[in-house]
Amino acid sequence: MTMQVVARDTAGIAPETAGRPSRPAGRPARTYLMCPPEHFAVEYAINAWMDPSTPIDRDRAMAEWERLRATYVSLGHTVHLLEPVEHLPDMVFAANGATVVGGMVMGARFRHPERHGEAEAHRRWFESHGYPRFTPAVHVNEGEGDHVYAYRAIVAGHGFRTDPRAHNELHDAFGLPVVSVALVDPRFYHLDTALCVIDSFTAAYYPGAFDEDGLLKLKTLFPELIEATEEDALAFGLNAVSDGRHVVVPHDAAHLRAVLTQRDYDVIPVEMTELRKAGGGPKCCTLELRP
Ligand SMILES: CN(C)C(=N)NCCC[C@H](N)C(=O)O
Repeated sequence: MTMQVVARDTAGIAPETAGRPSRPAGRPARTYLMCPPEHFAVEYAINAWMDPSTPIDRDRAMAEWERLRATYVSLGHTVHLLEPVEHLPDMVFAANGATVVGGMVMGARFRHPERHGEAEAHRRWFESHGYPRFTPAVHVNEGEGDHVYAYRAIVAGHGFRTDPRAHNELHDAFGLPVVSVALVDPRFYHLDTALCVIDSFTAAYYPGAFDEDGLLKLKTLFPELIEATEEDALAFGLNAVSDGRHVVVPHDAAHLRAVLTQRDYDVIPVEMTELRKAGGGPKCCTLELRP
């Protein structure tokens, strides 16, 4: 079988800056899928943040998650809920369960056995909610954890979780250019801990998470790149959620919040103290269902 050649560089998707408005047109109303942290726990360690001996406060996790959900609703977004499954303590990180673009879904396949069951729960949800175009994954991919939608393309991370061979599947599923970038720092094991698309020509990123090749690709793809500090990145500041106008950002990412505010975005700080103990932030809890 011939391997499909995927757009692994940014040729042909260079930024279109000529004649752009001062702020790209917003597409504020979004639809998200979230899963309440009913069974949330840190029972195993599959990333550098997790330590099963650290106590977690599940009530606080639920309250923080609920505030995040209510924030989206107050901004006019729609939030659908995925039923949590017992013994899947990381299921609250709904963004890892699929990738959805143009009403089409690419399923996830998790690297670690502890999370394998989540892929099937997501598949069932899409099957029963009117998404007939579902592509099951062949190689490991952890959904939007490693697939960052960037309007003209999808930036796809590899190095810790997603198998780079899955990037071909991603291209086949959506017909969009896929820009592969390697992640090099285990603290930022998913792409959405190190790169956040703010609007159609702006992204924020933490340079230390990427190799030279990846940095070059990001600089080519985004007309405006905001550099986050290591402190921002460690506070999961890049695990933010933007609708192009409002940006929901972890409170502790003070520098990033200030830069975004200066650039006139409506910055909404959120606390995610408990979910951070499992290595997650607001974006991880939020799977975008792009129509
Ligand atoms: C922003 N991040 C990292 C995510 N997209 N997902 C969080 C997954 C956390 C889970 N304990 C794990 O290690 O898989």
